[in-house]
Amino acid sequence: MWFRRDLRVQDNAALYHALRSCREVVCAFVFDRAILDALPQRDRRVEFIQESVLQLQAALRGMGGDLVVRHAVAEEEIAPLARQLEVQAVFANRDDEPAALDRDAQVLGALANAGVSFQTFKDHVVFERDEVLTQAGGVYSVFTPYKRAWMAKAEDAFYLSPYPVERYADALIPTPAEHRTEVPTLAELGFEPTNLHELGLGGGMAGARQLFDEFVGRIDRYDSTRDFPAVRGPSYLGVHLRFGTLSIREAAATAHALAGNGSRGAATWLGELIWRDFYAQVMAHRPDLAEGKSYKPEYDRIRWHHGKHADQLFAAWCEGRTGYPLVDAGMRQLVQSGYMHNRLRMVTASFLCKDLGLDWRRGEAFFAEHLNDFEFASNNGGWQWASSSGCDAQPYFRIFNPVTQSERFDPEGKFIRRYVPELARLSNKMIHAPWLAKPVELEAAGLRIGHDYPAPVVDHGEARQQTLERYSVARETAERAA
Ligand SMILES: Cc1cc2nc3c(=O)[nH]c(=O)nc-3n(C[C@H](O)[C@H](O)[C@H](O)COP(=O)(O)OP(=O)(O)OC[C@H]3O[C@@H](n4cnc5c(N)ncnc54)[C@H](O)[C@@H]3O)c2cc1C
Repeated sequence: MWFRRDLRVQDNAALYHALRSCREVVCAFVFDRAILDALPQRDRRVEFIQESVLQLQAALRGMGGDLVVRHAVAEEEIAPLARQLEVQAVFANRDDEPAALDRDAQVLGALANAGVSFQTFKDHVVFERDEVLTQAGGVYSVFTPYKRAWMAKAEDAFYLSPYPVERYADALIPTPAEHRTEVPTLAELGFEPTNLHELGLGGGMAGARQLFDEFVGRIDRYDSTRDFPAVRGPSYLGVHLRFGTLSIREAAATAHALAGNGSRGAATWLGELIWRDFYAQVMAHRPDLAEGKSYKPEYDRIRWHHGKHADQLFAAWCEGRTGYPLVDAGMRQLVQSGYMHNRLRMVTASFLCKDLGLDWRRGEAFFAEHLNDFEFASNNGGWQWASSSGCDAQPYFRIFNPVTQSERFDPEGKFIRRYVPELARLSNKMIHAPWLAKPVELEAAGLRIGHDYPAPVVDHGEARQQTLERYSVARETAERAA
């Protein structure tokens, strides 16, 4: 059993199938150099994974098994390891991200040459690939009918039922002595500790359980609280779903049952989990998205800002110094914690492409580098939604106003004060647009615009006009070409 983005024993599809169909099962995990070597020395995700793998190994040992842990290029490691362990088959859960599919194709070939079969299973989503199609057999590109079809299919209790791994745990065997390994420390992996623990983000199955139980206690309020970044409304479970320390089936089954009992919060949360499946199936059918293509090709004609000034605007966005407090607070939250509230992901993404006129792919890459819960499909889907180039995206003429978003979703400026402390003494009214404050108010707040906090890098009204023109030109050119 080769663990990848499924770092748990409970309700693990591939582990269940391995245990059920094989007399003896050895487990393995590879810290993949092909991924890790490109990362900066401090990366919260690596620390999260290391902690999760430690827990996984302890759990498997507690069940009579073990976990062989290697630090190598997975593509080169799995087939030789399979040969050394003299196994007949390798079991793993599917990973449909394009880079992972390439890796698995290589592994499949190498295993086949060694006479070993490679068996993969769905585990990361509730419904994958072609499981939810339109009546005509097409791929859904609009969320609402997709969700309806998803819900109808989920009526079959099988899809949300857990895999009873424990029932077959007898097949787990300890690693043969010559292959027994301990989990490398962060330092041995070439990484340094981050602020993961200060943030209170516990890794592994234990971290997932604690967070999930805490969230279920407040899930009924999810629909009314989820949009306010200063409120503990969302689940913060994205990172656990990303690395499989929480089962998506368990999350969806819990929400499905509570929604069935009338919880509006649970119904809304289930809808978000369905968005995750939706984007995953979009990605599975459009691998070209991973090459940077727009979902709607006409949007690839947009002429984004380039050059020195554009680079300066991009740096201001990344560093949270655009002069728009809610945007800056969101960007600082991302860099300081690896998390960004969903509302702010939408606001900051919209600001990048529709206020700064910068290519959404720059923002997508920045998020990919910093988000603990980075998922290619959801990140790409979110960015293409914001830039209007995606499926079921925000219409191009809908442009978030960063000030009114701030007034609406952080009315008392609580979230802004947490991440942009230089504005803390401004009144609740002025904190959303400090450049409009009277000199006397600024003085009372101890604030000099352009000195303690930047003036807005762009004027929203002007930027809005330019964006409408930029998008119309691209659309017209595409229409003429058609
Ligand atoms: C520009 C942009 C980029 C994004 N990048 C990512 C990403 O890399 N990884 C990621 O998991 N989500 C991404 N999202 C979606 C969403 O913002 C996050 O899933 C959510 O904020 C994670 O926090 P949470 O776990 O507290 O979410 P909750 O609100 O508690 O939602 C529960 C779970 O549902 C799923 N989910 C929620 N909203 C969405 C959505 N719109 N699309 C897909 N899945 C969703 C996630 O798995 C999330 O953990 C992005 C959204 C935007 C607008």
